[in-house]
Amino acid sequence: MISVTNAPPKTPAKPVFSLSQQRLKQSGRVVLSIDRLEILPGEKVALLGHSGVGKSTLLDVLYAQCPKDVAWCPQQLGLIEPLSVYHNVYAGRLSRYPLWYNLANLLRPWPGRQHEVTELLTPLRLTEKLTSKIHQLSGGQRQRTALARALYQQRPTFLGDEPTTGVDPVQSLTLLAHVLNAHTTAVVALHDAELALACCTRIIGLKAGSILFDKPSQQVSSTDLERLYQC
Ligand SMILES: Nc1ncnc2c1ncn2[C@@H]1O[C@H](COP(=O)(O)OP(=O)(O)OP(=O)(O)O)[C@@H](O)[C@H]1O
Repeated sequence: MISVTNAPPKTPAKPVFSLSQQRLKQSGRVVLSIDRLEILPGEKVALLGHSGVGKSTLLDVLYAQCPKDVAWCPQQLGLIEPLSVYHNVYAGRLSRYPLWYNLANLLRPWPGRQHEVTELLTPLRLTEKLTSKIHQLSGGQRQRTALARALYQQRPTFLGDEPTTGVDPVQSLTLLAHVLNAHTTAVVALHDAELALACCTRIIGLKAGSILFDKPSQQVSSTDLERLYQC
């Protein structure tokens, strides 16, 4: 005889981000209208769509919902040009330490922190650039420095605006997978649909001011992508 125990009712996970009936604006103009959008813990979401459709605008709104939980990698990387890669990555944790500790680190890196940053830079293939200044880096190296700074924050959620721009296609795949694996939940704006399908669990296609489709990656068809990018 099979014994059946009543499983406790599953409580649905609380969304990490939630939007309802929102009109996202830039300079007073509605860029995106979103009836409902929820991002659940564990989801790795890609935002796809033409340039100017509103991907960055949406990421900004999501970031504003819980900035303290988010490792944020914006399109303008926000790196400090005269400082080294080490100091830029360390900047990801400035708020964790007192001012005196941060100032002392600026003059002479704390060995423990330097060790942590060096380890973090290894999979990003940036170790040899630890002491290089930002203005001495290539575009792809700058991008990877910004990703290292986000990773160093050790936050549960990652938001990235074209986080692998400037990185070659093979490295982009490894790099994005690495960043997504390091966070429980992630939303990334991408221009490379193939990369999105390879790395993300859910794809949101934005077109003409609204969501054209929102599906698990496995269900996204070539027709969906053609409709998305058709002018
Ligand atoms: N600061 C701003 N002031 C006024 N309009 C803006 C501003 N930032 C963006 N916009 C406009 O809002 C719309 C959406 O821009 P957004 O940057 O969100 O698009 P995107 O999909 O991220 O583009 P891309 O793929 O080129 O980065 C665009 O029409 C853009 O011109």
